[in-house]
Amino acid sequence: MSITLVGMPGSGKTTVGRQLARRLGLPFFDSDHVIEERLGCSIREYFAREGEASFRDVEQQVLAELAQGPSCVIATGGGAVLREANRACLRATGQVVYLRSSPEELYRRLRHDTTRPLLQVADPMAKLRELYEQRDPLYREAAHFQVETGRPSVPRLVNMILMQLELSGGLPPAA
Ligand SMILES: Nc1ncnc2c1ncn2[C@@H]1O[C@H](COP(=O)(O)OP(=O)(O)O)[C@@H](O)[C@H]1O
Ligand SMILES: O=C(O)C1=C[C@@H](OP(=O)(O)O)[C@@H](O)[C@H](O)C1
Ligand SMILES: [Mg+2]
Repeated sequence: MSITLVGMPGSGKTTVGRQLARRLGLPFFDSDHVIEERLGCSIREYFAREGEASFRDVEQQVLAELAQGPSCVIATGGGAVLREANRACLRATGQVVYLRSSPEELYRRLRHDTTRPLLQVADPMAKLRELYEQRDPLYREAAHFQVETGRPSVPRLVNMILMQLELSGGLPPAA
């Protein structure tokens, strides 16, 4: 039984996921970090060298491995929901939480960030809007519930998620 965070780049999956895992006393895995360790290079470098489709294959493999492993908190990459196989596998093995953020909020957080290859374009705001339109329905489909990330601090978001997990009976036995 795992808890998986999905959402747009910059929605806080890595930051919130790490603190959520600490509060639950569970191991934390960020699929992007697992991928980088496996590939021996940054995701940005891999995108540039091998392309997005190849990255998605590695991502699918890593997500399947994490979902099948012992109870943990998983922060996914923003595009994890693009493949139906990922949505199904993450939903089947635990609770999936959608961290929803507006494109404007994401832009404020990421405008100086150079590590996200899909946003290294002339107009990152337009790209965020496009990605949001495409993905918001997929995040909703993948998730058991969603949390609005606009205002709350990270500790407050963790509390909100813990409350929702308790309500849905989705807290792992170890917690
Ligand atoms: N709830 C929040 N409020 C304010 N800033 C946040 C919040 N969650 C994340 N951040 C900041 O936004 C940036 C992106 O967060 P990150 O966890 O890397 O997102 P993701 O893994 O979803 O791409 C980081 O600088 C992080 O500190
Ligand atoms: O949105 C995406 O398609 C991606 C988001 C990234 O993760 P974050 O959501 O943590 O930025 C990372 O997996 C890769 O750059 C692709
Ligand atoms: Mg992340």
